[in-house]
Amino acid sequence: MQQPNNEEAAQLQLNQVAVNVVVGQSVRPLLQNIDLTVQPGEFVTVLGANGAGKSTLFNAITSDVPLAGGTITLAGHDISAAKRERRAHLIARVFQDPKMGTAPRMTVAENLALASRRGQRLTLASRQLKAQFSAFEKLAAQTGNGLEKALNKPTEELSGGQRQALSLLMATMRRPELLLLDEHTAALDPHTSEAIMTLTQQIVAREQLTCLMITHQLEDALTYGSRLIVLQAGHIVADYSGEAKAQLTRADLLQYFG
Ligand SMILES: Nc1ncnc2c1ncn2[C@@H]1O[C@H](COP(=O)(O)OP(=O)(O)OP(=O)(O)O)[C@@H](O)[C@H]1O
Repeated sequence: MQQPNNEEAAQLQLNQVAVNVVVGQSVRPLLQNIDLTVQPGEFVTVLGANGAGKSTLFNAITSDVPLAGGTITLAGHDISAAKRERRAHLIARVFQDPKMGTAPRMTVAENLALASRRGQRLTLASRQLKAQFSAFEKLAAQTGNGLEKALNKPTEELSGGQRQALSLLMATMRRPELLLLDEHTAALDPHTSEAIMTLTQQIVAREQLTCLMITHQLEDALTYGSRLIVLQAGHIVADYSGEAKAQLTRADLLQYFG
């Protein structure tokens, strides 16, 4: 029987990806020889000390920094040389800062309406907004933090937790080929952070999303996701999945933060 081709089935494939930065007269490598194959529906937590290259890895995938070498394929498309807008169509990213994901002066409903039309002509006809309102109420109710009662509020009036929940809903309401979570709970208190992680887990599982999540919370890295990778000085130095990830402990992970 023919074996399935791992690379063909992959949702995300990084092949020998390199990113450099020019500092004065010298070229400094930020990412080196990154090979990473992520299958559809895999939820990968990304760990590493400050400056290890985690955000640069995300920036390389989203085309926010140019590649010095290598290729990136997403859902069968070679996106190595794709324009940023093209990648934005395929990839959703939630940042650490709750202010980054939403338009502050626009209401929650208006933000959701725009996200529902990502990649299409952006219009905000009040007729359309009304038609979507009850769907937005239902969507927002799943956050468990009262967002559904704030649909007519500008997002700048929301709490950090509500705003981050909204960012997550907006990032996923049109199913992305890849969801990037960039320390998306780091600015929240422990209770709110846990609630956002529970919501994240529910959405990723329900929509069977392929997801990479940067975190500094070892507990979250152990609890969530089906796979865990560790970056050190621009290299992937560890990759655990299945039983190996299930067996990991805090102490195992701490060794990477010497
Ligand atoms: N535009 C740039 N110019 C110079 N150095 C940069 C640039 N962008 C990133 N770096 C450096 O590259 C290294 C990796 O940065 P990166 O932000 O990817 O790390 P990180 O693992 O996400 O760190 P943190 O956990 O602190 O967010 C760091 O040493 C950083 O200072």
